[in-house]
Amino acid sequence: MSRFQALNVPTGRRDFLRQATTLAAAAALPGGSPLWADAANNRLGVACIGVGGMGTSHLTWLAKQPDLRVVAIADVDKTHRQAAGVLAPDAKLTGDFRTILDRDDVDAVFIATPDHWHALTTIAAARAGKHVYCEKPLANSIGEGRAMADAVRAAGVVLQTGSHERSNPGATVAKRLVAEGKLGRIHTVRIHLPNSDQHLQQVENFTSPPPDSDPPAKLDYDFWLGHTPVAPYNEKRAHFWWRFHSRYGGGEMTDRGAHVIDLAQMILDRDATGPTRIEAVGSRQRAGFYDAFITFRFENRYADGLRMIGDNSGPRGVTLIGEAGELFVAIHGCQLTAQPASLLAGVTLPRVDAYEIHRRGFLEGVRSGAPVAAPAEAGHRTATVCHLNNLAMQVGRAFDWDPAAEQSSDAEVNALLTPTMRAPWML
Ligand SMILES: NC(=O)C1=CN([C@@H]2O[C@H](COP(=O)(O)OP(=O)(O)OC[C@H]3O[C@@H](n4cnc5c(N)ncnc54)[C@H](OP(=O)(O)O)[C@@H]3O)[C@@H](O)[C@H]2O)C=CC1
Ligand SMILES: O=C1CO[C@H](CO)[C@@H](O)[C@@H]1O
Repeated sequence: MSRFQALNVPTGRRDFLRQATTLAAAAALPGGSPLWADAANNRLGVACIGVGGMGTSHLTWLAKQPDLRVVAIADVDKTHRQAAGVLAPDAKLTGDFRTILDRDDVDAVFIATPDHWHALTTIAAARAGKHVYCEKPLANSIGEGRAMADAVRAAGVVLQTGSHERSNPGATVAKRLVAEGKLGRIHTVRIHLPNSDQHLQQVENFTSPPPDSDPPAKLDYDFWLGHTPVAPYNEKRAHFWWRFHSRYGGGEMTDRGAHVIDLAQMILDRDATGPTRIEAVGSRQRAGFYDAFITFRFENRYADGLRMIGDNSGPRGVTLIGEAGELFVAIHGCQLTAQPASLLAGVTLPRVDAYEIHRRGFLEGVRSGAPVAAPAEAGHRTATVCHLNNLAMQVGRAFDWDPAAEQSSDAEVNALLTPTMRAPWML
């Protein structure tokens, strides 16, 4: 069976699953009876797709939760699959995520593949009626993000983007202070994405890549490449380092931009929209092996005049600058600093595990239909800002952007919004 065929769940089953999903949300209301697979034991059936670094973190947590069962795990890398199987011994292990989506005991999937796989896995899962927790950045391109948000809406499933910083109390407090007008009118937001971390320094100062080689026998490398062009295997192209190759990720702009820009979008109520003017300049790594932008400076303007200015200065986080004060929200953890400090009088932030709150928020959304912190549209809009800045650097000029039509004034940019996919994969 071709991969394309397998991605299309027959319409009849899709309709049934969509109805079932909608009913599940309704039936989970007080007095109703839920419709998830293991309803008798009140346990959700969960599957993990991609169990490398972040996927293992999700799985470790999921495997300890009494109200769910990890029933399946998909990873193209047998080494990772096997290690994951130790954490969830009852889970069925597979190299092909599509076989998970056929299973009736899977209610929800946690996707933590490299970014170039987020769209195809999410869309296939949504069409199969599965709820989706998908890691940030939601999509690896603007076109993929739009297709994901549309597929999730059409299927009536819940999607939580893995922008867990939103689930920190500091983010909620920042949003409240802004909404109450404590900072006055916010005219500027500064995005700080320093490149001082060890892995970023390694990328920046890389001189000679290891030679290409045959892929390890335990890795289905063609599946790993998925819809992207055929490229020789190199250990610094896959396994974590993919985020600095533009076919698979977007560099720090999308990697941690998807946290910091996300906080700005959330706090300033931009979850359904984006900037209208994009300017960005940057430089790539000297040796040329990694093609993501390493240093950058950008300025985005929103329709109401708000300026979002970003660069590699630290510490990592977002500064909201208003006529009556400034508020800095640091990631990771959303600690707050204000000028004047009195803006934070009476504010105490509890220590929390934001990952846990974010995952729980998703599971609650599945069970009760309650809104999640980072729904598909919000995840897509944040990723869009990141991608627009990368695109401005790529084409080497500023352009206008229409956030409603999701089109640019620049024809070259429009041509780059969605990647051409290698057959048989397609959106
Ligand atoms: N919210 C957060 O704080 C964090 C989020 N992330 C996000 O999580 C995602 C994963 O990142 P990270 O864990 O660092 O990456 P890794 O490369 O460590 O893990 C990705 C895993 O997915 C596997 N994989 C690749 N393609 C497929 C496929 N089609 N189906 C199933 N498995 C596949 C990889 O195999 P192989 O190992 O052979 O490449 C690997 O096991 C990214 O989107 C990243 O942005 C990451 C870190 C923290
Ligand atoms: O927050 C995070 C920690 O660092 C990782 C590697 O850059 C990111 O992918 C992740 O989002």
